[in-house]
Amino acid sequence: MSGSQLSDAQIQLQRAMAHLDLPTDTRERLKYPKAAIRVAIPVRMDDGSLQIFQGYRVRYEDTRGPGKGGVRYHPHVTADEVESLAFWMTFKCAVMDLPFGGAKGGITVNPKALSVMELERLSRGYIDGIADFIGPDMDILAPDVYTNAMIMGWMMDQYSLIQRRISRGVVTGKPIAMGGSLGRNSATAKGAYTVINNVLPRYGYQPPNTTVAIQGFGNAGGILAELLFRSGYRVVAVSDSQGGIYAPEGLDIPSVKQYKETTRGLEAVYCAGSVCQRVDYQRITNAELLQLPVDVLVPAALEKQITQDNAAQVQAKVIFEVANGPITAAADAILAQKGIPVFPDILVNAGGVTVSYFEWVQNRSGWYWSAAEVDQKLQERMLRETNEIWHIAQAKTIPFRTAAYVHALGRISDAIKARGTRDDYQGQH
Ligand SMILES: NC(=O)C1=CN([C@@H]2O[C@H](COP(=O)(O)OP(=O)(O)OC[C@H]3O[C@@H](n4cnc5c(N)ncnc54)[C@H](O)[C@@H]3O)[C@@H](O)[C@H]2O)C=CC1
Ligand SMILES: O=C(O)CCC(=O)C(=O)O
Repeated sequence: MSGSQLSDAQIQLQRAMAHLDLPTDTRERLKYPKAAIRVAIPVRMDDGSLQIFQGYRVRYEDTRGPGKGGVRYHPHVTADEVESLAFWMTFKCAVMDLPFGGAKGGITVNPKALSVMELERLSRGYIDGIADFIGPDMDILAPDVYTNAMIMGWMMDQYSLIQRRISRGVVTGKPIAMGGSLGRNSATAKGAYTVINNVLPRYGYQPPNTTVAIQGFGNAGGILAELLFRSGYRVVAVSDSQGGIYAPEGLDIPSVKQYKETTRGLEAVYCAGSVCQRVDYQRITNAELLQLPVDVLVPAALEKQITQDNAAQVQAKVIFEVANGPITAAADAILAQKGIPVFPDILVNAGGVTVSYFEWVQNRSGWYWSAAEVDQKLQERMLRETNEIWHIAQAKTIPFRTAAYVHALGRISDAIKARGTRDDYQGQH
């Protein structure tokens, strides 16, 4: 892929714009991120040395409401990556009809190399750097790759210290004891599960006969693997950053998870109580996982996994994007030629930000919901927007990704138009 990740992402938008008669104002506003901040974060390391880390926060578009999006800690985080993630958040929030614009943040760091105390100083330092740029009515943070509830708790606490008042609504995905919502931890996976389980029967797939490969075994991919396994799907392959495991007869996902949680290693095991035994399997690379002969492929790790270099080798029958941006624009075209439907990130992984919205609402009202209430509201919204996108795709004979952007663009454009566009001023000076 040549060019930036953001310009590649914008090709997805242009494909949708071709199906809409949009005002020039809307097209122009969506070309560039609205605001971006880059901060150098000084962190006193445990050995007494000082290290400076680069942190970013980008707000792409906020006509529909405050910016919303996660914070990523990863050694490969760049300004371009954060911009494209903020771009996708803009359309994801609109797909789900949440009163938010899109934002994202990140720090270029390998968090696995830091002690817990260093991680806390880094997280608090990040908030010190971006405090004027965020807020419950301006830009609201959340977890993403290699960040979690503990880190969100530090961030909320640091922001509250700076403001000299408790400000729960500035961060979602917090620990429950600090105002987090029940159900946020599993929300991304549950939302994806709802879409997958709703869509697959439309293609004639039923759980016991359906094989699934999942790339990424973290908050999103790991919990989704378990939900699919418990519903009877045959999850035959999973992977983490070190590579994957493949067992054509199916993996016992709760055992694989238990083993990974205790040893950090990904192995095909069957556990009875605390005793785990290896079962037959093949060790595969992440690249091999993407080319397995499975019914369903779920990229749930990072961007740019399926590109023009490997898209032709994909054998899956249906793809659900749980990661943000795992398929490049060129690969999308190849998959479409092969007749492989792709259900896009801005729908499939939107359960996380949807429950983040529920958390923000609960923080602002001070009225906390039961887990069952959160799950039910999440499921209703996921099904409603999945059906809308399905119908747009059928009516216009366009791919599901394009349909999702068409759906989101309608809502964003309405908000932009409501503020007055050039057409309103025609003939007036
Ligand atoms: N956590 C959330 O609420 C949401 C996450 N997402 C997206 O889902 C994806 C995964 O995020 P989380 O599960 O939250 O992160 P996580 O930090 O919980 O897990 C990441 C997983 O990806 C694996 N991984 C890292 N590098 C890899 C590589 N090069 N190849 C294969 N696997 C690799 C890690 O080993 C780990 O299993 C990301 O694209 C994220 O933006 C999207 C919406 C919400
Ligand atoms: O929960 C949120 O606010 C956003 C999660 C996120 O970063 C994402 O959906 O990619």
